[in-house]
Formats: sequence, C-alpha cells, structure tokens
Amino acid sequence: MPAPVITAADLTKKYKEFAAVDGISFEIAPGEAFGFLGPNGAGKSTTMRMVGAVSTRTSGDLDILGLDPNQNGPEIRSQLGVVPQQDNLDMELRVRDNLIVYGRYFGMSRADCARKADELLEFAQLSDRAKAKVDDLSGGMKRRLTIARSLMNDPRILLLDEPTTGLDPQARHILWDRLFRLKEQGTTLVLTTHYMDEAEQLCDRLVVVDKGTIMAEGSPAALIAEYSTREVVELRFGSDRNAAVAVEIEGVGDRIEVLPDRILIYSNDGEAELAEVTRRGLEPITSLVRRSSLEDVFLRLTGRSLIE
Ligand SMILES: Nc1ncnc2c1ncn2[C@@H]1O[C@H](COP(=O)(O)OP(=O)(O)OP(=O)(O)O)[C@@H](O)[C@H]1O
Repeated sequence: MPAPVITAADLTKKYKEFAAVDGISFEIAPGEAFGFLGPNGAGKSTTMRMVGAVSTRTSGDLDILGLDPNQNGPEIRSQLGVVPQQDNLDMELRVRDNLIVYGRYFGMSRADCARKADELLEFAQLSDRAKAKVDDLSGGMKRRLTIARSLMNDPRILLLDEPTTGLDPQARHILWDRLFRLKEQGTTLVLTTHYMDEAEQLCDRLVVVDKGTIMAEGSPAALIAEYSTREVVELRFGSDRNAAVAVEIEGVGDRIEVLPDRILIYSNDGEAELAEVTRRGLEPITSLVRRSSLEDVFLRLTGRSLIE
C-alpha cells in the first residue's frame, strides 16, 4: 500500500461549543477518488477547508502530503487545487486571463502560464471561449473554468466542494467526464457531494457523513451490499394513505421504510414483493422496482432521506 496523501485522526472543528466536525478519521491514498457524502450542514465544507489548509482544526491530527497544515499552510496549498462550492472567478477578466493571473500568483513565468492556460482551456472544452467574458459563460462552463484554474499549478490533490450543485444533467455529465480524465491521469480527487449518483459515479471510496461524524466508509458497491438489499420497491399511494398501507404490508420484504411521499420495501427480489403487495389487494398509484443506491444506505444509517 502506498503511503496515504491525506490522513486525519480524530479531526475536530468547533465553532464555540458546536462541533461542526466531530472527531472524524480517514485516509486517502494517492490517485484515489475519495468522497464525503452527506446532507447540507453535515460538516463537509468545514472538513474541506481544513484539508485545504485555510482553516485550522480545533483538535486531532491532520497530515497532508507529509505536512501539518497548522505549520506548513503555504507549502501544502501550493500542491493543492481547490474548487470551492461557489465559483469565485474574476469577473473583470476574460476567460483565459483568469487562468494566466492565477498561474502568475503561483509564481509561474508568463510563457509557462500561456502554455498551461491553452492546454487547460482545451481540457475544459473552453478553447473557443478563451476571450469571452466570464459573465457570458453558462453555469457548467464557469464550473469547468474554475476546475481548469485549479489545475494551473499541477496539483497533486484536487479538492472539489460540491462540484456539480446547481448544474443541469447535461452539464453535470460533461463535468464528470472531465473529472474521470483527471482520475485516469493519476490526480487524487477529494470531493464532497450530497448527490448519491455523483458519489456512485466518481468515488472509489467514500465516507457517509452526518452531523459532523462518519457513519460508514467503503466503496459505493460495498456500502450498498452492507447496508441495503439488492433491490427496492418504491410505492406511492398518496401520503394520506401511507400509514394505513404500512400496516397492511407488514412482513413484506426484508424491511419497510415509510417516507412522507413513498413507501420503500427492501428485498433481494423486488418483483416478488410487488406481486405480494398486489396479492394483498393494494393498488399503488405508481410502483417501481429499482436497484439499491447510496440513498438507501443513507436512509438506513440515519433514518432520514438524503434528498431534502
Ligand atoms: N463559521 C462558522 N461559524 C459557526 N458555525 C458554522 C460556521 N461554518 C459552518 N458552521 C456550521 O457547521 C455545520 C457544518 O457546516 P458545513 O458548511 O461544513 O456543512 P456542509 O456539509 O458543507 O453543508 P453545505 O453543503 O450546506 O455547505 C453547519 O451546522 C454550519 O451551520
């Protein structure tokens, strides 16, 4: 096993008495795509700020590339690429100039900046927008430009806080494709997300976080195998009937979850459970048998849905 690029042990961040991050431990291997999956307020951004060496920890240990961010912030930051939750591009500058100015900030020569900017515009599929105003870019393009900018200093680790929040499905897929390429090239990706599909698509390994603590850790497939069944039956009866229906389907499947808008039956054979529901004389408005996802893992671990 190669040495981890990031190691956190009992990492804690408190704001006054409130622990936004409450004693989490994890290791991230070089070249890995590692995710923090959790709802808003789980402590993901707070963790990312500590890993990005821009916020100090209250207690615990944190090692990034063999260095302590409390002691070696600038040295660590020079080896990281950071994509914050909100794009913070320079609106005054044109697209390509955003990259050049950022490179200069890292002490790169003008020639190196120009070469690297062109290479990254190509990578981000923005070459034809090089001279455009940032304001004229779509949300997905701005996100890709922010990623391109974060790569100017050839970072060993790329930190992405909610990389596709607010983007439409097509823009998300283009972005995922770019992130796959970075992963193929060996960049370590550390990302936060509250989208289970994003975590399933991108992460080799992830931790499920809630209220500042880690609830579970593993690959998406391993987490689903450990905390859910192979299939799930989703039934909608209309919310006013959910409680009554829940009584009538008692004992069907391995486990039943009654949510405000749906009833979920967990089972390795969804079709058989759906047939049993029908046999009991129940007629859902809609029914669907699907594969288990990380959403089901989160529900099992916290009793709450990840989708608010
Ligand atoms: N500077 C601060 N002062 C006080 N409380 C804070 C501060 N920053 C974050 N918090 C609180 O810490 C908790 C975790 O916030 P954090 O932003 O890390 O969550 P998150 O998982 O990234 O969620 P989001 O996706 O909404 O950013 C929240 O309850 C938040 O209100």
